[in-house]
Amino acid sequence: MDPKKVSVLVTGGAGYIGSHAVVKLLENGNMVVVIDNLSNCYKAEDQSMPESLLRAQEISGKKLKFLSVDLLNLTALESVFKSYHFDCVMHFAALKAVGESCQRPLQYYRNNVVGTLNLLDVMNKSGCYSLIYSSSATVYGDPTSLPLVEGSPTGSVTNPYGGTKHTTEMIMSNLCASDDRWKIVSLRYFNPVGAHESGLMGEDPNGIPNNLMPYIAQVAVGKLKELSIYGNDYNTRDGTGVRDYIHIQDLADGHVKALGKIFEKNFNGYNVYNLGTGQGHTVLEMIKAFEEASGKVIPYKIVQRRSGDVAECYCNCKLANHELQWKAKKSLKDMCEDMWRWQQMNPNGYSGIDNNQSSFADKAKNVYVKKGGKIYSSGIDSNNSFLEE
Ligand SMILES: NC(=O)c1ccc[n+]([C@@H]2O[C@H](COP(=O)([O-])OP(=O)(O)OC[C@H]3O[C@@H](n4cnc5c(N)ncnc54)[C@H](O)[C@@H]3O)[C@@H](O)[C@H]2O)c1
Ligand SMILES: CC(=O)N[C@H]1[C@@H](OP(=O)(O)OP(=O)(O)OC[C@H]2O[C@@H](n3ccc(=O)[nH]c3=O)[C@H](O)[C@@H]2O)O[C@H](CO)[C@H](O)[C@@H]1O
Repeated sequence: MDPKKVSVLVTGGAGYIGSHAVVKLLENGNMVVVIDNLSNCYKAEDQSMPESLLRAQEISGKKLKFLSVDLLNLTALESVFKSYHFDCVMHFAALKAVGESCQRPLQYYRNNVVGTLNLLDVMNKSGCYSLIYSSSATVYGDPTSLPLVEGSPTGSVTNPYGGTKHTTEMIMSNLCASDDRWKIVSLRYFNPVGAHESGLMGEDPNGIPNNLMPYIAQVAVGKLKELSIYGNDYNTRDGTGVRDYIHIQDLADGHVKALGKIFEKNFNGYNVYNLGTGQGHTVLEMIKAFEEASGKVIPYKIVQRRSGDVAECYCNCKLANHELQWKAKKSLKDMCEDMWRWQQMNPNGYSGIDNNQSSFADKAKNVYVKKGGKIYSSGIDSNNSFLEE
């Protein structure tokens, strides 16, 4: 089957990673249906779909179908599969905040594990056996050796969120072993950052960000006062935590490559790939890179280690390089510049358009569309004015 012709159900497609993958799928020519329960994305009351997806349509010039469905609602999920035929599912929907998962483990296991079980059940009943899954470097727990390869030990996770990702991986692996019609790719993402280069799409965390890069971006734009660095006494080159940051656009490309792989004739069973750059960067290095990209100073203070954090985490992604013909192409500079463009144009995320606080986003939209999808200069100048040629 031609991977460009397959119809794809995208769960959680209104979120950060899913929405960027949706753009790539639409650009690839795929028919896309998105389901999302709107628990972590913005939708204006008078709009037919979340703002991220409206922008995905504008960027790609293609249409998608959106349905407000919760994976925990089995009846609603069944009716989606009765209404549409899917060749493949990309499963992004999950709760993902590590700290919150320690406070609400049952909610995390129910949403991420029961939600996935429901999805697999309904797929089974409707005869759709191909799935691309959003897994995480978190399944490796505290690494015993680096870089992490797909065969490195998993399961000694450091938090319940990691437990949900490891459990769902096990379920999928067991399922593939039980029935050879199933074809599943688990993509273990390292640390996705950055934004679509148009400045129209990016990460829009609810409330105060948990993750490093959105936090830094909000300090740079003046929404937050200073960054707290969680520990500078790790056994790393400058004492701060090391992670493998990967540009969201490279990550989204990895999904299109995985789709191609899953529809190869000889593909079968459960397959896992690390998606990262293979390079680790410390927190202090990330601050410096963002300062260079934005021209802003990021004030910070050192505080205690965050519980559940590991010192270092980066991967060997040669398996994805060889088997998916995929390689991360974008640099740390690209990650920071794209993220800064998104943050400046959308200081209040996707909801800014509601209260007129983000006229940049509307302008950017017009320019981007008018220019046929070409990136428009660097977006914003030092006076916070939109750059027009
Ligand atoms: N962002 C990261 O750092 C990271 C790293 C590794 C893996 N992942 C995984 O990638 C996936 C996507 O992450 P993201 O960063 O885009 O998160 P996100 O919160 O931006 O997107 C997830 C989307 O799923 C939806 N959702 C959640 N539970 C749902 C349910 N029960 N039914 C329907 N929709 C539901 C949310 O409303 C949201 O729009 C998740 O599975 C996450 O665990 C993320
Ligand atoms: C190793 C690991 O499990 N990684 C997972 C974890 O990301 P991480 O916990 O690795 O991502 P993060 O962005 O929260 O933290 C990155 C680095 O920045 C540090 N930091 C972060 C925020 C801050 O305000 N100050 C600060 O110093 C943190 O201690 C770490 O060293 O969760 C993500 C989802 O959310 C993904 O699932 C990742 O795969």
